[in-house]
Amino acid sequence: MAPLAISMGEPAGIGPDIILSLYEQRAALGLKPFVVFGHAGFLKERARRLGLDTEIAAVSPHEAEGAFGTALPVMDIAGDVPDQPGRPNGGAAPVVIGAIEEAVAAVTAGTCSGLVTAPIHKGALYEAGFRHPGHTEFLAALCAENGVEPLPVMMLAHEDLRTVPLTIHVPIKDVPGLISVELILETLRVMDRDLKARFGIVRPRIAVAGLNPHAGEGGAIGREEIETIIPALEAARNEGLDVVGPLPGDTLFFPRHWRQYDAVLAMYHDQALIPIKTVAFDAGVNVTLGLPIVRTSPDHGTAFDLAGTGKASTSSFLAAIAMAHQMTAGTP
Ligand SMILES: NC(=O)c1ccc[n+]([C@@H]2O[C@H](COP(=O)([O-])OP(=O)(O)OC[C@H]3O[C@@H](n4cnc5c(N)ncnc54)[C@H](O)[C@@H]3O)[C@@H](O)[C@H]2O)c1
Ligand SMILES: N[C@H](C(=O)O)[C@H](O)COP(=O)(O)O
Repeated sequence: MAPLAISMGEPAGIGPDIILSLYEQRAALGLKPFVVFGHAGFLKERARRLGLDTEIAAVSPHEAEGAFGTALPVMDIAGDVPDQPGRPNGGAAPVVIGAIEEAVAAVTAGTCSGLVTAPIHKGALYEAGFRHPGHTEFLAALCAENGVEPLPVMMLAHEDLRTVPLTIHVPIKDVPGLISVELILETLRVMDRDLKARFGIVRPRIAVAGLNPHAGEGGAIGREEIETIIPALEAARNEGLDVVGPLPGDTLFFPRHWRQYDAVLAMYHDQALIPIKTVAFDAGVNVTLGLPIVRTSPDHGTAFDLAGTGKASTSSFLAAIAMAHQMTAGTP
């Protein structure tokens, strides 16, 4: 099977530390070969800072498996990447972005099986002219066919708890205006399709949260439920989807409640991500549904306070690798 591609992420953050640490533990963890898309010289510097004697091999994805036993395979992206933990430098942005682009191209071409992304620092990339809110939307743009982008759907997952934010990296004041019947319906279709195809759930049962307190209390505390969410759910049921809601967001996430569902569609970023990061910050995985490729990521960010110290937990990243393998099982 082709190796997983791992994009290096923000060099000032903990992504490179975790990749190096996992590589050094590859035998104990039983890790299958992967290839890092990033800057080979920088990774050597960071390894040295962490007290690791990691060999780095600049290779193509085809050569990764052969190299993996003795050296960390790196698909080298040319550029200027200083080793400055905790201090992002916009000059590294072309390498950070190029690593993601090249990794997606390798997965699309079949030389890599799937993509695991290390965290990026969105602020540093925006300053360098990056125009996408995050990986999720950038990956959709990279996967466009004939100019048409798929709808990318962010899902955070830990064991049986899976949550999807309908709206993602947008100001909270814009959320009500972005909620539409079409967006809810298309997001539910993507969830239903990928929970079946990528997670083996025969008939996904999806709960949908309301936007307002108490899901609007019959219209007394907001009308988005009545005017938009309920019509979208009716349309989804007419297509045969098993959807329930809108349910009040505050009581949806106690275990006896969410365990009745295979996934929850929430209306905005924090409504979906707080439950996962509260119960499973160390093991949650961010997975993008709706793409023709498999992409997972740890649920945490760049953690500048820990970069270069060797103290970052590797467990969420490891869970992201495991999920990417599960999702790509059976592909050549
Ligand atoms: N997939 C991604 O690219 C991704 C995901 C989330 C956040 N981010 C970005 O990361 C940056 C920082 O975001 P933030 O501060 O909100 O979240 P963060 O996850 O980086 O940090 C939040 C807290 O959790 C701790 N933490 C994070 N990862 C840890 C680990 N592996 N082990 C131990 N402790 C850990 C940090 O030290 C910090 O105290 C932002 O620019 C954000 O956009 C990127
Ligand atoms: N919203 C995600 C989180 O907080 O975990 C994160 O920012 C990642 O987003 P992308 O995968 O789109 O970069």
